Amino acid sequence: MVITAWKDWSVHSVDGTFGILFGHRPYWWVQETMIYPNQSTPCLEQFPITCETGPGSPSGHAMGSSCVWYVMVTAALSYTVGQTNKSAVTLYRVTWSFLWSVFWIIQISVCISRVFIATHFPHQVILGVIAGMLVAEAFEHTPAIQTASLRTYIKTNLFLLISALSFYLILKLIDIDLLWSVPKAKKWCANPDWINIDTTPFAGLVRNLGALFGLGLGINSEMFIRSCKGKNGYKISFRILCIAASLATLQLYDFIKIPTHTEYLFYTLSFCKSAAIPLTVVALVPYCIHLLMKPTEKKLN
Ligand SMILES: O=P(O)(O)OC[C@H]1O[C@@H](O)[C@H](O)[C@@H](O)[C@@H]1O
Repeated sequence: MVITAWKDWSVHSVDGTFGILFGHRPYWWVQETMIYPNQSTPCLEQFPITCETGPGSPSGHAMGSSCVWYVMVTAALSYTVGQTNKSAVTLYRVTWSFLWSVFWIIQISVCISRVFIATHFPHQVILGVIAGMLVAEAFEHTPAIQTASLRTYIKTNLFLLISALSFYLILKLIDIDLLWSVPKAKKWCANPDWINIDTTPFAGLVRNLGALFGLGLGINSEMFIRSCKGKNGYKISFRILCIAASLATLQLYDFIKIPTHTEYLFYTLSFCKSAAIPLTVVALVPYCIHLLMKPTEKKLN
């Protein structure tokens, strides 16, 4: 049904469904467009995760998924590259095909699910995947992220916050509301309980600022320097333990539910939670593993 609505959109609409920050979502677009005469509006089923409140183009989920998986796949492949003997070349080809197949299966699944629940038109998820890969590619070639000082991280955070707020206010002055999509979502969502403050553009901004700040704090912390930058940082066993412990610890964050009744409290706690996640993965977990490995090393000596 979304595909049918999409075809109708592509034939009739020039109203910005495509535009970044202004893309409509199918679940409200079908209700508001004038192209369906007398009760012929397609009936799009909604689900608890349909009622996203931000603009639909490009898809944030598709972008996040392709970005993260792109980084993981290219990082894994870089381990096998550079060897020239025949069996290493064959191993590289097999690994390459396997990892990229997994990558595309995951991206296609994400895209189909976003379209199926009527949050996106197909072109919006395709744009999301492409945008995510471009972001990953750009940041992979920016090694300064791993070495920047906390001061640089804080400055970047302030710059992003001020520029986003200024952009919002300037557009507001000329009568363009960047939060135009929130009332539409509230109006057309089948169940008011499915509207989540988590999905608003400001919530996304606060989460990203928190994550950036937490990362800056993490890589500039004594805990990170002593664990990851020390001797242990090069050991495979240390890395595997860090990955396993981080994955386990991150599950605990899912249990922390942020109260949504007061907006300022929600944004503040959301910032803290987002900062705590990279801080845990980059500094706290490696440092604990480092401390645990120390006594074992002493015994062996
Ligand atoms: O555009 P989509 O796929 O519906 O995803 C929206 C989500 O995109 C994420 O990137 C944002 O962090 C979330 O706040 C937002 O809810």
